[in-house]
Amino acid sequence: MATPHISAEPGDFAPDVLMPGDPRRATRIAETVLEDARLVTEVRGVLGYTGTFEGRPVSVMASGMGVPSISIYATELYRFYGVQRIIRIGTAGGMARHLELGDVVVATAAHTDSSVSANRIPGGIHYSHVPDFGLAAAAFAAGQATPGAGVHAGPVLTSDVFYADRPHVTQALTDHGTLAVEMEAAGLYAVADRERAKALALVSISDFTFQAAELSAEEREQLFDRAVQIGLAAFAAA
Ligand SMILES: O=P(O)(O)O[C@H]1O[C@H](CO)[C@@H](O)[C@H]1O
Ligand SMILES: O=c1cc[nH]c(=O)[nH]1
Repeated sequence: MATPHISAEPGDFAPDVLMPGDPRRATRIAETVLEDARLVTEVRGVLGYTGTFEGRPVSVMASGMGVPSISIYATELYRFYGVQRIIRIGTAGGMARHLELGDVVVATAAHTDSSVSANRIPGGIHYSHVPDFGLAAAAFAAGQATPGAGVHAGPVLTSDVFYADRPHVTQALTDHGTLAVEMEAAGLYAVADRERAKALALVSISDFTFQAAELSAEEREQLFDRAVQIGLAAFAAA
């Protein structure tokens, strides 16, 4: 029973799904972290695999970029494939000045300029996009127990605009404690609420909104691997 965007059969996905943005990262996780991973969907090149990690079934599937894209894939996974928990593993631009490159942010809330939740919930409501508390707490604890860069818990901005030129918006959000900017967490959290399912976004700081900074390709992979390990530990503990 394929959906419009996923070609897998019922039972092909594990209840727990790691969701990077980039399909190549999904392949890398499947090949280097999971055991016995097999490709279960590749519609539009958005690759999904299912294997095991330390004996537990786990799937990994890309989300693409932006709230509409992750909303489609998350809805279809929760609604039609029995998926119960999705952890987004992504990158984000650091907004708070105490963050360092490679730090991991457990997104305990996601503010957004996306119209998707406003379209879902009429009446001028400013919807609160929040993760599953158990997953967030487990990820934060796992991050603190994992050697390496810092782990922070706090709000992110999920923006529809990558090339934004609005320093006053960034400043106001930073003044109100926002840690980082990315493009999917709020969409994932709203879909999880609607589908009575669980979700979390774990983002690694790859650059900053307030200064130039570069990571080598190798450093990007290493920081990304750390977030993957934290996500897998959260699945096991929560
Ligand atoms: O690294 P990923 O997970 O793709 O996340 C970030 O990178 C993309 C923008 O370059 C957006 O999808 C943003 O959320
Ligand atoms: O969405 C994103 C991701 C990384 N860095 C940014 O500035 N924005």
